Amino acid sequence: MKRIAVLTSGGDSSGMNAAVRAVSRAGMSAGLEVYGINYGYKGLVEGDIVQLEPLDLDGRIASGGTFLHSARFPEFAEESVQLKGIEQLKRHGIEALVVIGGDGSYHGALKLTKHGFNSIGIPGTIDNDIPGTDFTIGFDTAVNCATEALDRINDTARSHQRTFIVEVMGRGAGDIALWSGIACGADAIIIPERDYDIQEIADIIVRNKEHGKEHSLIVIAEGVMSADDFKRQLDEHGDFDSRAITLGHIQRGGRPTAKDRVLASLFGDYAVKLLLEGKGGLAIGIHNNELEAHDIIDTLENHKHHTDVALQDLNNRLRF
Ligand SMILES: Nc1ncnc2c1ncn2[C@@H]1O[C@H](COP(=O)(O)OP(=O)(O)OP(=O)(O)O)[C@@H](O)[C@H]1O
Ligand SMILES: O=P(O)(O)OC[C@H]1O[C@](O)(CO)[C@@H](O)[C@@H]1O
Ligand SMILES: [Mg+2]
Repeated sequence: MKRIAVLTSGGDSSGMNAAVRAVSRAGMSAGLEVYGINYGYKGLVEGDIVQLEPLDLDGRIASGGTFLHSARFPEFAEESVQLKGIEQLKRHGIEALVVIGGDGSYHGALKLTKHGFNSIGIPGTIDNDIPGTDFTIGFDTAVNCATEALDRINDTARSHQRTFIVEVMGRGAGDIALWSGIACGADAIIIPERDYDIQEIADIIVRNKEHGKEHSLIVIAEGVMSADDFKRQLDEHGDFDSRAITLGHIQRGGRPTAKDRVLASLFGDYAVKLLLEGKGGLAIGIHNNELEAHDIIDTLENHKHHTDVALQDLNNRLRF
C-alpha cells in the first residue's frame, strides 16, 4: 500500500482534527502518502483531494472543528454517486479510505466497502450513537461543554428559585443528557430511550421545594422534544417559574478535551496499523478500554448503539 486518504463527514466534533493528524502522521511514519479529502463525501465526489504534508498537521491536535471541513451530502446514499466517489479515489491512486464521522458517515463507508473499496470508519460524533464502540471522538468535549453550561444555569436557578429545563444535543441518543445531567446533579434527566411521566417530574419539583430546595434542573435530550415543548407540558402541572434553554451548537465546538485528543490519536494510529496489515472494511472502536475493530457491514446491519440507561437510575438515586 502506497497511498491512503482521510475525510471527515457529518456534524463536526471536537477531536476530528486530532484524528486526521493521527491517521496522517501514522501513515507518513510508515512511508505512506496521505491525502486529505475536503468537505466529506461531497468533496470526494467532486475530487477535492489534496496531499497532506507534515506542516498541514501542526497544531491541529488542540483545535476544534475540522480543518478538512465537513458536509451533509444526502446524495451519497445513491449508488451512482458512490461509484463516482470511487472513480475519484482510483484516479488519485488511493488504495484505502479512512472515514471519520458518525453513524451516517459510517453508512457511506459501508457502501464503499460493499463496492469493493477498502474503507475504515473512525467514530467521530458528539452523539456517541455508533455501534461497536463505548465512546466516540467529541462526546467527552460536548459533555464537558454541556456540564459547564448547566453549572452556570444552576447558579442563576438557585439565586432566583427557578426551574430550568435545558435541552442538550444527541439526535436520537440520550448519552449527552445522561453524562452532563449526572455531572451537574440534575433533578431529572429525560432521554428518548425511556418514557417519562410529566406528573412525576412536577412532583419532584414540588418535593424539592417542600424540603427547602427551591430550584430545580431538568436536562432533556433533543431526541425527546424541545425544551420549549417540555416547558409547555410542565406548566400545565404547576407554576414553577420555569425557563427553557436550548444549548445548541456550542456543544459541537471548542478545544477538544485531553480524553478526546488521546482517543483520536489511538483510533487514527490503529486505523493505519490495520491498513498496513492488509485489513479493511472495518469499524474501529474502544470497548472496556481496549481498541477493537469489527466488520463494518456486520456492525451497522446487526448491531445498535446501547445507551447506558442505568445512568438514569443512578441519577434518580443520587438526586436531592
Ligand atoms: N445510507 C447512507 N448511504 C451512503 N451515505 C450516507 C448514508 N447516510 C449518510 N451518508 C453520508 O454520510 C453523511 C453524514 O451523515 P449524517 O448527516 O447522518 O451525519 P453523521 O455522520 O451521522 O454525523 P452526526 O450525526 O454526528 O452529525 C451524509 O451527509 C451522507 O453524505
Ligand atoms: O448541525 P445540524 O446539521 O443542524 O445538525 C444537528 C445535529 O447534529 C448533531 O449535533 C450531531 O449529530 C446532533 O446532535 C444534532 O441533532
Ligand atoms: Mg449521526
